[in-house]
Parts: sequence; C-alpha cells; structure tokens
Amino acid sequence: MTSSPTEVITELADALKEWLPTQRWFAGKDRAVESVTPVQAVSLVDGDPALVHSVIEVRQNGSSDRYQLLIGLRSELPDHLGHAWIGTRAQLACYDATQDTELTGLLLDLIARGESLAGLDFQHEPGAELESGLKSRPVGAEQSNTSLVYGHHYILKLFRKLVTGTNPDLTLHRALRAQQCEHIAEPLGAIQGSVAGEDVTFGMLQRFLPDAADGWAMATASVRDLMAEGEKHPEEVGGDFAGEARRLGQAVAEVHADLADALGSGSEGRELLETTVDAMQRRLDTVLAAVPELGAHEQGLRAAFEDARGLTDPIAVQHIHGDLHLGQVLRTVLGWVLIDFEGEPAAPAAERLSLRSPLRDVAGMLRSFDYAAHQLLVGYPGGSEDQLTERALEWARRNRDAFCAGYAEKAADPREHAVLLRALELDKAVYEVAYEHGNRPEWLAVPLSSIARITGS
Ligand SMILES: Nc1ncnc2c1ncn2[C@@H]1O[C@H](COP(=O)(O)OP(=O)(O)O)[C@@H](O)[C@H]1O
Ligand SMILES: O=P(O)(O)O[C@H]1O[C@H](CO)[C@@H](O[C@H]2O[C@H](CO)[C@@H](O)[C@H](O)[C@H]2O)[C@H](O)[C@H]1O
Repeated sequence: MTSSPTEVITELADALKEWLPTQRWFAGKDRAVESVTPVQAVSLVDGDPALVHSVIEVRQNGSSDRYQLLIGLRSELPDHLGHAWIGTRAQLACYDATQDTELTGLLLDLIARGESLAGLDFQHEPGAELESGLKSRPVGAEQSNTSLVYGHHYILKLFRKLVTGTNPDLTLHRALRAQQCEHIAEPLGAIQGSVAGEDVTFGMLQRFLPDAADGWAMATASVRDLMAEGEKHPEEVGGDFAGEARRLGQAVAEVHADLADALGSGSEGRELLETTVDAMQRRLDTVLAAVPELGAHEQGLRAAFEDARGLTDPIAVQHIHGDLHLGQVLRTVLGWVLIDFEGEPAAPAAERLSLRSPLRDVAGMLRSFDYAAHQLLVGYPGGSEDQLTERALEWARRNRDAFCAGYAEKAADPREHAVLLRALELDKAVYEVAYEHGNRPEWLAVPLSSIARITGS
C-alpha cells in the first residue's frame, strides 16, 4: 500500500457513497449520501492483504454521523470475498474486511493479548482467559452492527454507527456481569479508542451461546403452528408460547432489578412526564413528516400521549435495555438471555444513557408479540375479520398477558400502569413506523395496523 490509510479512504469516498446504502447496518438509507470523508484511518496490517481501520463521517441532509469501517486491500480479490467488494484503487481491490477470515482473526488475538495497536486498545475483561487463533464467521442475520463469531466460543460485535463515550451495550453488560446476572451473555472484552479526542467503543466481545434459539424465531414458529391448526385456540396447540412468554417476563424483571441495583434508580414526577410526552409528540411530528400514511392516526396518537401527561403518580426510573424485542432475547437450555443493550439505534446517546421507566422495555416486548403475531399476514389477501387475523390477535393477547404475568411475579405488575404503558407502546410503534419506512417498507403495515387497533383510529 503506497498511499496513507487516510488517502485510501479519501480515494474510496465515491465508491463508499454507493456502497453504504446497500449495507443493512447503515442507518441513513432513507436519505441521499452527500459526502463521505475520513475522520481518521490507521493501518492494522501492512501487506497483501492489508487492513485499514477507519472512522468516516457521512453527511446527509445537512447532518452527519460517524461510522466504523474495516477496509481490506488485496491485489486480487478471491471469489469468496466478491460480495464484500467496495471499489478498486491503485490496482488494489478494497472491500469490507469484516468478511475476510484471514484478517479478522487478528482482532480476537489482540483482545486475548490485551494489546494496543495504532491507537486502538484491545482489552479483555479482568480474569477472562481467551483462546486465540480462532477463525471468525459473520453472523448471518441482518443487524444494526456487524458481529463475528469465533469458533463456538466468542462473538465480537463491531459497532458501525459510533456514539461518543463508552457504548451503553458495554457499560450495561459490565454492570450486569458485576451483579452475576444470569440473563446475559458474559462480556469478555472490548475494543476502545478515541475519535476527535472523545472516547469511543469500537467493539465488544462476549461469550457465544452456540445452542441458543432466538425469541423471534421461536415466537413466529408458534404463530405459524397456530395458523396451521385451523379452528384451534393458542392454548390447545402444541406450539403454545405462553409458558416461554411468562419466563421471559420474569427474566426481564430480574434484569431490571439487577440494573437498578448496579447503577441506581429513582423516582420522577411531573417534570419527567412533561419531557417524556414532549419527546413522544416531537417524534410523532418527525415521523408524520416522513410517512404520510401515519396521518390518519395523528389525533388518536396525540390524545394517548396527552393522557399520559395527566398522570399524577411518581414514575420509577433506572437504566433499561432501551430496544427490547423478541430478536434481542435468546433461549438457552438454562433460560432467557437478553442481548444488545445499545438502545434504539436512532436515539441520541444522552437519551440512551438517561434513567427511564422500565415500562419502556415492557412496551417494546409487548409490541414485539404484536409483530410476531401479525407479520405473517403482511401481503395476505384476507380481510381484517377473517380467521387468521382473529388467530393472530388471540395469540398476541395470550402472550402479552403471559409476559406481563411473569414480570409481575418478580416486580410490580406493568398492567397497573395502563395509561403510561399504552402511550409507551404507541410511541414505540411510531418509532417502528419510521424504522420500517427506512428499512423494510413492505412491513410498514405491521406497526400501522397496531396503531389503528390501539387508538381505534
Ligand atoms: N452471545 C450470543 N450468542 C449467540 N448468538 C448471539 C449472541 N449475541 C448475539 N447473537 C446473535 O447475533 C445477532 C446480532 O446481535 P445483536 O447484539 O442484536 O447485534 P446488533 O446490534 O447488530 O443488532 C443476534 O440477533 C443473535 O442472533
Ligand atoms: O437492529 P436492532 O435489533 O437493534 O433493532 C432494530 O431492528 C429491529 C428489526 O430487526 C426492529 O424491531 C422491529 O421488528 C422486530 C421483528 O423483526 C420486532 O420483533 C420488533 O418488535 C420491532 O420493533 C427494531 O425496532 C429496530 O430498532
């Protein structure tokens, strides 16, 4: 490589403008990319292949976000890396190096050795003895970040959109580990560094749970079973999920209790309600401007948010998961594990780190039961009164109740806060409208139809 790492990224800028919107983890797919510039770039491996670690600034619609890139450079790109190609410069193929097992092994080895390289600190958690020399494979699932699995042992998440300060995913995992929480995958290491003088977390290594099934796959299999059973009710079919939903409710309540013990909790009154409802209304303004289909429900949404403003009881607050849904929970033989404590990918860092009502996580999970029940019906020609829709509603009701009942076995019953819970659920559904609009427009009907049902609009 004759050019400097920064020159490489600068020369790749045009290719990156095309490539970024094709990546699942790129958060700005709904806006044109105006420019891509390197904030910093360092060489981690010289030679052929070479490896450059870079932070880029992506400008869109007048604002900008920072993303982490690992760029591989090779004189010849083998076929198995063809899908990772970004562009060619100075006769070198430049590609997404997270897909290159010849290069990614180094990241685990550096963490295992606890080394610093080119301004990046590769750390293992105190007492963690890590095996090195393992090859990685990328996690197949489409995600907000890029995760690599090493053997059957470890999973390394490389954060894509960067936030300043220690990433909440790492902070909360460390806090839960200190509480010996049973419902997490143990954090084992991290890649830390700085960008423009501010600390940044680039990666987090965790114990990989090879035999875990994800909650979304389990729940949707249960819905499919039910729909195949014609006239039967959820409790009458073998694939009933309510027992798991109850255990999941217990696990979420236990994680909340551990987070509160580790990081503190409080109680808030009027001021929090005002800022919470103001934020809901602002989010609604933004999403309404982007997704006209939401307009039909504006009145119902605003009224539900304002109902919450009128509440008088104090609200318990603490650190929470922040983006809890069935895709963020894994069922192992020992029980449920929660993953990905990063919060909503689109939320500002300060909001993700603030103390909030744990009912937000409950609302996220309730939304997810609704999603699991209704996503099979996307594009389905039946009317809203037909039998499959009835089954979907029944499944969602049963599992939402079971989840709340499980939660109530370990903490206060979330159903006692119906007005706030309803507002939080609707706020989450508004977020989902924006999320689906930007990422999976064919699924937009899922949150929209829930909003219609909940608000009666
Ligand atoms: N400890 C783990 N063991 C097994 N699989 C995991 C583990 N952590 C994450 N996964 C898998 O990797 C996927 C991505 O992880 P996640 O933390 O949700 O990343 P993202 O921030 O990109 O959404 C999850 O959906 C899950 O399937
Ligand atoms: O990438 P993350 O897992 O951090 O979260 C984002 O993507 C999720 C989809 O993968 C999205 O979740 C929505 O769809 C789920 C089904 O795919 C459903 O279970 C959730 O209830 C629904 O919110 C999530 O909102 C988004 O932040």
